[in-house]
Amino acid sequence: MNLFLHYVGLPYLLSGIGFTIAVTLLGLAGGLIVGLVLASMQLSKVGPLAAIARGYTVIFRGTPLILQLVFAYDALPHIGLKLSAMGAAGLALAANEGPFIAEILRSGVLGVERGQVLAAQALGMTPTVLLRRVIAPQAIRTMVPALGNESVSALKNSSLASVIAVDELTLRSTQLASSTFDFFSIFFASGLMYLVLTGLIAAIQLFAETALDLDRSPSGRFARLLPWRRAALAVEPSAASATQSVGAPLDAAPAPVARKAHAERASRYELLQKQKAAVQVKGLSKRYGKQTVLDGFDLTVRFGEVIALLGPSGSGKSTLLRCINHLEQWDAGEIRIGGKRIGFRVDGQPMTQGDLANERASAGVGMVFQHFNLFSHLTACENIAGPLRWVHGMPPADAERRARELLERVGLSHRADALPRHLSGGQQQRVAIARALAPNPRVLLLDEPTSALDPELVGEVLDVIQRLVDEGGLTMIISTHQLRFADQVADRVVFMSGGAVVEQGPTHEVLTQPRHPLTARFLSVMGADDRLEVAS
Ligand SMILES: Nc1ncnc2c1ncn2[C@@H]1O[C@H](COP(=O)(O)OP(=O)(O)OP(=O)(O)O)[C@@H](O)[C@H]1O
Repeated sequence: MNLFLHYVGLPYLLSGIGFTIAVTLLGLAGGLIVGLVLASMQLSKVGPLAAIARGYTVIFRGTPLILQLVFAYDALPHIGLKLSAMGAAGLALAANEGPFIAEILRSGVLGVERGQVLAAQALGMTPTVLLRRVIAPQAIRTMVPALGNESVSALKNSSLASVIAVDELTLRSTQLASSTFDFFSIFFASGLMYLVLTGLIAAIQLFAETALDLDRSPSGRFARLLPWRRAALAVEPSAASATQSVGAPLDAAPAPVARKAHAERASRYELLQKQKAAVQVKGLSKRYGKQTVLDGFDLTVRFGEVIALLGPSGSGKSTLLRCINHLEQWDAGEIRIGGKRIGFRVDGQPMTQGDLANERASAGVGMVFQHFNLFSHLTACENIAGPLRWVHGMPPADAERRARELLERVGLSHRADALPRHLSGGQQQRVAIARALAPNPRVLLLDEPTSALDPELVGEVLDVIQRLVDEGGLTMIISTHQLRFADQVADRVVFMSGGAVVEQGPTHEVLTQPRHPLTARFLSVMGADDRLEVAS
């Protein structure tokens, strides 16, 4: 025991720890750089880059570290690269750690829901903003345990540097043991030192996990250093609501909106047809592999018009809406928003992703998704205020005021600081609607906004949409299976089948007296007769 305590405090061994830490840090820092490069190459859509990264991964993950160390120390001098033992150890460890860290980074990035990426793009985020504000914060949180694990593994692997004479803890223990023959006490002491070091890594990991835990209060100095954390809110809710007149909360008093008389709606329909075109889709064709999803699709939507897009599952409704917002490339045809061809430069060439994002932000098209696609690391308020700041450059206090104003409009001011996972589906969709409305879009695309909801939650979302329709002024294209709702809110029904418009016309007329057999069959399957008041 005395000998063990003697070795634990022996400066010769203790200073070996310094070399162990130095090799580990070199390996991890270098590995992080190599990993970032490899992960970016694999995530890029450039085939040769991904193939090179995969080749590197196969080689460096598939050969023992000890061989890589010997190679770095003994073989590189033959090509004129002479490194110190420490340099060679750091290089070999970095080269070896790189592929493992790349896989951790890749799994973190790929783990972020695709829907959130789509929502961020629809909000006009550039790839850089998307990476910094949506992907990185969520990926980093999920990567911490795996990175902690990798750090422990790198620390233990650093002991192999002893084979190229790096004066680290294992080499010193071996040297000491071969001169004293007191193997047990020395290796027990050095084992304890490794345990303390790995324990330290575990403590750092625990601290990072706690600091990034979204369910904890965002207060504290460390939290403030993280730009992606839920920010402590700058303006008190009462102050915000006191300074703004926001109209009646939507679900505080869900007054039923009276259905307009059919005659009145018919004259509104006529009037709308004289308005300028808000959205023009001409000859749009879109294929996924061999499947043609949109087949020469034509549609003109007038300013202020509300369109209900109906059609059987798989008829291409969601694809059409994604194309209108240029979230999807198409094969032929043209889409214009407010007369402007979005996504193409003046010379007709497609824009870069960054330019396209900026154009999306300025085109005034908002989008609401079937699965809400809220950013899961941000509160309801931040989901709305964040994009206003990052995309539209709105000052934080104004963005937050606007977010709270919109949350009040959708009846959710009391849930402003809740994370999406603490909200019901209906509440999440109402936040998503508020988020889409925040930059004051002229056109709002709603992709089956209620189909992912439990039946008892559908009403609250439809109420919000109906209120928006009643307020007027917004051009809306709503893909929906809710026939009664479509009948109440839409000026025109567009019935799609096989990627083309089969029938369109004034809503009540199409829903109650369909002319095309496909429309009639669809309406019959959907139980339209039971749900709608038959035209007199
Ligand atoms: N990313 C994709 N890759 C391959 N096929 C796709 C993709 N997205 C959609 N599709 C296919 O395109 C067709 C149309 O899909 P879309 O989601 O647009 O239809 P939809 O009318 O909105 O259906 P639903 O009412 O069920 O949502 C479907 O057959 C679907 O499988």
